Amino acid sequence: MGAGGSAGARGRRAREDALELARRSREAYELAGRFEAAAEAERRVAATLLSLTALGWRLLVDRRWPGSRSANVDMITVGPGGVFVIDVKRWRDVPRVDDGRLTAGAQDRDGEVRKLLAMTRTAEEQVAALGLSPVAVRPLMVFAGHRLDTELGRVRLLGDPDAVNALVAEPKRLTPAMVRAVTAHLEEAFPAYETTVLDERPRASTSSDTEGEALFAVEEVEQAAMESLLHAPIEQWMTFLHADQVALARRDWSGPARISGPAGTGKTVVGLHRAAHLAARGTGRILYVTYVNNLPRVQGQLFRRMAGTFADRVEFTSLHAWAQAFLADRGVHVPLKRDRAADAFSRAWVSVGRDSLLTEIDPNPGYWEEEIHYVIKGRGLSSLDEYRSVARYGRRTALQTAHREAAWLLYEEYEMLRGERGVCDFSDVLLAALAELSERPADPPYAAVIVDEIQDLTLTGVRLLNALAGDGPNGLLLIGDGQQAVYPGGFRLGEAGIGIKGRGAVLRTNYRNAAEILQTAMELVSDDPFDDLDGPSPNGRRSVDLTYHDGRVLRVEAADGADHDQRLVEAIKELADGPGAFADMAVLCRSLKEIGDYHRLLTRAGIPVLRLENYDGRPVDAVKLGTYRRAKGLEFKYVFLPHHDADLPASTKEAAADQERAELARRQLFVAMTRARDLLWLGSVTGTSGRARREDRRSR
Ligand SMILES: Nc1ncnc2c1ncn2[C@@H]1O[C@H](COP(=O)(O)OP(=O)(O)OP(=O)(O)O)[C@@H](O)[C@H]1O
Repeated sequence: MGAGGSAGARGRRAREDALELARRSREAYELAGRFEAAAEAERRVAATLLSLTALGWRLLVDRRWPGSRSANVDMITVGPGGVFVIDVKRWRDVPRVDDGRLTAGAQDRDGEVRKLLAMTRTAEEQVAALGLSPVAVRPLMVFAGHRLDTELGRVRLLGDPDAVNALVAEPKRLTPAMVRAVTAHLEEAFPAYETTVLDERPRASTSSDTEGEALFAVEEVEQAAMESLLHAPIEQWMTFLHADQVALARRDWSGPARISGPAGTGKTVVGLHRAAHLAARGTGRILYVTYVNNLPRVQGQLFRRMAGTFADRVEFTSLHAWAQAFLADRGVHVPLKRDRAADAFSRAWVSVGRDSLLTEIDPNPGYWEEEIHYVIKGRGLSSLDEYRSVARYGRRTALQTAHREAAWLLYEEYEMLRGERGVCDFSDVLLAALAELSERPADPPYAAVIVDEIQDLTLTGVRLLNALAGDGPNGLLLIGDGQQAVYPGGFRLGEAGIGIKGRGAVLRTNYRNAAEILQTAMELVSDDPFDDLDGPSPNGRRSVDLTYHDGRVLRVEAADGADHDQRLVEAIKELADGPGAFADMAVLCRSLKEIGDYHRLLTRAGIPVLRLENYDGRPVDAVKLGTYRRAKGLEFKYVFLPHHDADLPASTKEAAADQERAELARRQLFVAMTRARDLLWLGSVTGTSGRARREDRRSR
């Protein structure tokens, strides 16, 4: 249930708010009259905004603009909906927004927009020290005597009768304590003029020339109050960040930059705020890219709630979806057919792989398919000579020259069979997009490219994004964590021609996981080395600060599969203690086959299920179900991992390829575990059937 309770209660509350505002508006009008030199227009606007004090808003009037000798800021209002820097306009001509320009009576008024934006930036800088993100600070022009509600970039343009409705309708961002703290800070930063005395204590109302004339329509305000109550509450991180996070989101970088840090340390949060900051500063488009397909939908949804004003300026997409759309736009036909490409690989394996020396290293064709996609094509290698000497970052199994030659033969066979079928794989899409982009740059270019989960990209993918963003100031931001790599790629940024010297930042405070959950997850990978774009890390032990909150790890050791599944269903039902309770749960599995099994199991048990591929971040009262890989970047209050240990090897004395596979399996499990905020349910089968199942898996 959203803020505000039932529909009836919300309606009552909206009505009460509207009536209280109307009552206050009379007093406010009197009060605003004492504002020196108050022209009627300013008085009405001040009165309108002052009445909002009834709903927890504060108003600063006629303040000095720090850094300027004589300029003033008409008003700043701070309330549950955020901070608004206000310029009041008394224009006879009707203000118009046409083609991104503000005009009145055929006169260009863009200079005034620029000035208001500059004042807003000053306010942003001031409150950044408190951790308030720029997304909560907005420029607002109020036009006395006109009716208007529109936007010009990030500037909101409102007629004075529309101002109250618009502010009341804003989703709730700041608590009363935050409103007090931010107001106190701004009062100091934007000092009052000596001559301005505005006592905010309401006085008993006296007769006035506006007797009987309402400053706004009660019904409209009631409607606006209702709108605000219907918005999903704005989460704290969408408005307030740690001061280090705000600094990163606002930093000026002279070239490509990188943000890293262990799981749950707010990397994506900074990336989203950075996108909003860049959108506020410029007019160009911003591309926010990840590797996983459904994550862009979730991130786009979060961004719309956080900084809706810029939603149409930031494109959220997966790398492959972007590359396919780009090629289609350029008229380049790349027939992506995964199944037919996979079939070509199977045949290539049968003809030149399965009886070759590759099986000495790993008899599993999957290993070699990955070698082709992540190493050979993933790095855009074009000759055996290159492949002979290339460093295979991210792959721990050493290959002798003879093995490399055999792998290259397999690659050539695969390419021939794929070509015969006239189909392409994912790597071809990226290679074609890179070639196309090298011929002709993107038009219009992106002002900035932000890449999340960079550790999962191949070198070709990163080269593509670098070509798209260029190496100009604030152009390319790479966000990621090598410890969470769930694909066997690997590269150094230098290989992609990207230099980030002096432009790297590491986040260290985990905001997501309860301590016990994070500890359990960290223990799993603490001995595993990992590769982190600018160099290897000898083990997985990392220093992380915790923001302690309650939570637990629940280990369930079942006698057999049926017992295990029954206990899973019971645990889910036990936690589902009210409407909407399923929305915060996720069951994450190791394979698509397991997903099918658990979909059936949960549905039969009467538990609503939503597959992660259909999830866009909006609350749905259903348990989310997906693979570990699909859960990347997401988080849930309760996470259930059935048969979580079935892929983990019992012994550490394994061949190199097995060790590599085991490390990857641990990293994937680590990612799944760190999706849990409050409860991590770890299911395993310890009876003979469980062991048999594990052994069976290992022998495959
Ligand atoms: N300043 C903050 N205050 C409160 N909560 C925060 C803050 N920053 C981040 N969070 C919370 O931490 C969670 C994790 O953040 P985020 O998803 O950005 O981390 P991440 O480093 O990208 O994680 P991962 O690498 O595991 O995907 C967010 O969903 C948010 O709830």
